[in-house]
Amino acid sequence: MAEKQSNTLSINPEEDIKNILTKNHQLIKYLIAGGFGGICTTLCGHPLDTLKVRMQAKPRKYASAWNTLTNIIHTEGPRGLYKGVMAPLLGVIPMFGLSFLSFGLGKNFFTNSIQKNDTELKPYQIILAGMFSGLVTIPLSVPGERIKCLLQMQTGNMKKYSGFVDCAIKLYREGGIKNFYVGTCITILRDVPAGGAYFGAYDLTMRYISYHFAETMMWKPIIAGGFAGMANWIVAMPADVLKSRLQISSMDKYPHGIRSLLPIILREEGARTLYRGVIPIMMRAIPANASCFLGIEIAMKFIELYLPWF
Ligand SMILES: CC(=O)O[C@H](CC(=O)[O-])C[N+](C)(C)C
Repeated sequence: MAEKQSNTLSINPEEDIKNILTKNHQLIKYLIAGGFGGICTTLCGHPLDTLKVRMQAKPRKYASAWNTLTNIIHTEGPRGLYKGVMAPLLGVIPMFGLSFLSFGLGKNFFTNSIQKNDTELKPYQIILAGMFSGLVTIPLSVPGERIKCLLQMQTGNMKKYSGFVDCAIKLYREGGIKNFYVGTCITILRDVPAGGAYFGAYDLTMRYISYHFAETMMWKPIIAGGFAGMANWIVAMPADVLKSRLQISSMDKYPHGIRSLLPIILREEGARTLYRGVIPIMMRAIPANASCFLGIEIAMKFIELYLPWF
């Protein structure tokens, strides 16, 4: 993540070509390592994501994180916690790959020609690059989240969807492509600021740890990844609650999206609902993103050692 990259424009064309190739190789590394980081995130974080979605969507039935966990294990067995995991697992590779790739692109975009490497970037440039990444991933994240939320909410024997593909087919039959994009605005409101917080928190924590401790510490990405996850969700939570409610509903339930849903939530449940599920979210976000960034740093090192042509 904190690799050196050259952004200077030289008067030597050969050096310019070398710089462009270095940057492109760096982006490919981000793509591959980001995909691997996404797999680590999902395997580590999905059970707690299931708790979160249930608590957000059915607050009366699932009153606390512990109550939700024991309820799922008693009625559905431990596998219930991995319900809907295929959708995020299939989606997470391109999704996180694209997220980290577009973060790399955003850094190039928001960097001026004098800055030569990541450590010279100002925090606001990292935050802008993170926000850019949050926007670029929207076309992939909205349908993935829609399917994931619908599958996670299925309980009992009468299941409408047998799995990821079945859910996608039924959504398409019921409402066409538009049906996959229920909750697009609220996902933008969630992911753009959250992307800035996520990458900003990672970078600042890494800088702080690198400044105060030895350079080679393996636990650096674990700590910084945990902080990134927390920052992401502190910013994302209110929008995430609205997103979950919209995405488990049929297309016509909230015809004006957030504008239809938000007043109902505030009137019937109060503003506190917008931070419902914060405990399982944080319990998931810290280990999931710690493992994500550890996976990314390992993948980066692996690529450098064994695939040197990248
Ligand atoms: C919504 C989401 O997937 O957030 C990611 C962190 C997490 O806890 O899964 C961050 N990011 C989308 C930037 C990879």
